[in-house]
Amino acid sequence: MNELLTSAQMRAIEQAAFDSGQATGLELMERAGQGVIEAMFEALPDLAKAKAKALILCGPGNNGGDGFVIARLLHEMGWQVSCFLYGDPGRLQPDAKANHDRWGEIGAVVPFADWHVRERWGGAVPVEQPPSLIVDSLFGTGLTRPLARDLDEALRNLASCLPEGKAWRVAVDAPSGLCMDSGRPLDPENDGELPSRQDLTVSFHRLKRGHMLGDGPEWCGRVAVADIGLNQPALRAARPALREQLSDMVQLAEPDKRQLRKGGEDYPGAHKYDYGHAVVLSGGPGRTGAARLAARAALRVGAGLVTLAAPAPAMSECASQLTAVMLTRCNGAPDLGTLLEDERLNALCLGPGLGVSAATRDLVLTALGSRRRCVLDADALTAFAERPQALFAHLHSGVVLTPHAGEFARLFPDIWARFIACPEQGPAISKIEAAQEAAARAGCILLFKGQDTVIVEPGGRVVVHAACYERAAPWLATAGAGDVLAGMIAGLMARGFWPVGAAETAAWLHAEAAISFGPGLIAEDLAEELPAVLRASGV
Ligand SMILES: NC(=O)C1=CN([C@@H]2O[C@H](COP(=O)(O)OP(=O)(O)OC[C@H]3O[C@@H](n4cnc5c(N)ncnc54)[C@H](OP(=O)(O)O)[C@@H]3O)[C@@H](O)[C@H]2O)[C@@H](O)CC1
Ligand SMILES: [K+]
Repeated sequence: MNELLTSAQMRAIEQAAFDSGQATGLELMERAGQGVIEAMFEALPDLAKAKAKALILCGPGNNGGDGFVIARLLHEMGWQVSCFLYGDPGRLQPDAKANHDRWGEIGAVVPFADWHVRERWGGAVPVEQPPSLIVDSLFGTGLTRPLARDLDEALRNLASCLPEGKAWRVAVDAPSGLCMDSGRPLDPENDGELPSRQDLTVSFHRLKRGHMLGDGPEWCGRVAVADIGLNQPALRAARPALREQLSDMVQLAEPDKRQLRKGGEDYPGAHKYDYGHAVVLSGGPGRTGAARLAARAALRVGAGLVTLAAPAPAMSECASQLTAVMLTRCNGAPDLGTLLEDERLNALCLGPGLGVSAATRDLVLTALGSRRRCVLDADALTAFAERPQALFAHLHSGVVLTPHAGEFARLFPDIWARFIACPEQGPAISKIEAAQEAAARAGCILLFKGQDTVIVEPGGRVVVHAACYERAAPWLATAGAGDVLAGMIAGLMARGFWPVGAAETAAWLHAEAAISFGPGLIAEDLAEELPAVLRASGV
């Protein structure tokens, strides 16, 4: 259940279910409607107390069909229900049409031309009793373009007549206007500001990428997944074509708890060198803090030994602040080369506080030449902004780049420009495609940071760590948090994690530490919170 689907993958699964006789469209639509009802009363318990009037906004596709099912089921529960249709009832697909007609036996369907939103709910004394629930079943996975101007205007009018807090808002599969593959609003006219935020969005079968990426979480409010009875493993096993379509399935990040453990069957009687020796390169005097944060995190995450390699003028500053982390002198690339003659030094971290300079470039190229597993972060990336190709030519599969948005833009300006251009049609390019293209160009693992962190192995695994919903970690937006993440990745690689696994586990632990610590968090706290997080995770 940790998968994030594209709209096309969801359609392929549904089609396979129809073709194999696992379910009919009508059955799925009924379960979808039922699933929304169950999910919303569970997630929004106050809704049951507000039992009164619901407004169901139905669209021209099957998302609208789900809306008609929800209308009927709410009516059966005693709700007063109004159904509005954006679209021509004569052009509805058979399943949506069947549910439209079933609802028609119960109540009216108000066509879009007769919505007159302001007249109904906007006056000082509304003509109609305002609803306590608004269900958005206009568009779901079939959205391909921005909402038409007249519909967009009607929805904005509705949002101003019934602002947040006046009525519960529940979206079926997606807030209409949001691209489900990217989490980006298809809304160039309004700079990506959709007409309204939802209190809850109910997805079917699995989450879609757009629920977790980009602005998706902001517009979805909360998410729930309704089981509509699709047996994906059985469908996948029986249908090679589906297997092919699902082969690039994106997963939500999970920590590798087995490998995080020390001792036990996997490492009986282990020595500290069995857990590797990470080296973190430090900047000069007054600029050592970032590297010290990274080094401490590498040690806390379980590297057997961690050495901070600092230039001579910064040695006393570092020595006065380090205990378990060791210290060695490194005045530049030749010193690093000498240091790396010791084969036991098996993972490196370069970038935090290193400075944007030719000396940094030389250190990076020496590190890459040693073929050690290596994290390149911050200044180690920015130092190559003028000539990214000079970096890419030396990268290898043991390297993890950890750019934030600004660093990504400097290294991959063309990909960045395409990524941020306001999308006018769907599916819009997502952070996943942007990261995949960048990783393929760079030839190494890329961890593209953000609230929606995307980790990509060229031609391989794609993992998303989304710090949203119940895993929101707003206190992670603090100076030095990125340095800690880089150190954690280096520490895990020293322990023997594959680079992509190290990035995935570190991204999860990093957010978990922030969630566990809570308000007031600063970067120093992250490493100190790791023992509690590891213990709570059963490590
Ligand atoms: N398949 C199943 O069995 C199940 C599906 N389920 C449900 O179905 C949903 C997917 O249904 P869907 O494929 O019909 O797409 P949907 O999102 O309703 O809308 C597409 C329609 O809108 C149109 N259109 C697109 N953009 C537009 C715009 N901006 N402005 C105006 N029109 C626009 C587009 O037609 P077009 O004009 O592009 O030809 C098309 O007619 C899914 O999210 C889930 O809720 C569940 O019941 C489980 C079982
Ligand atoms: K919707």
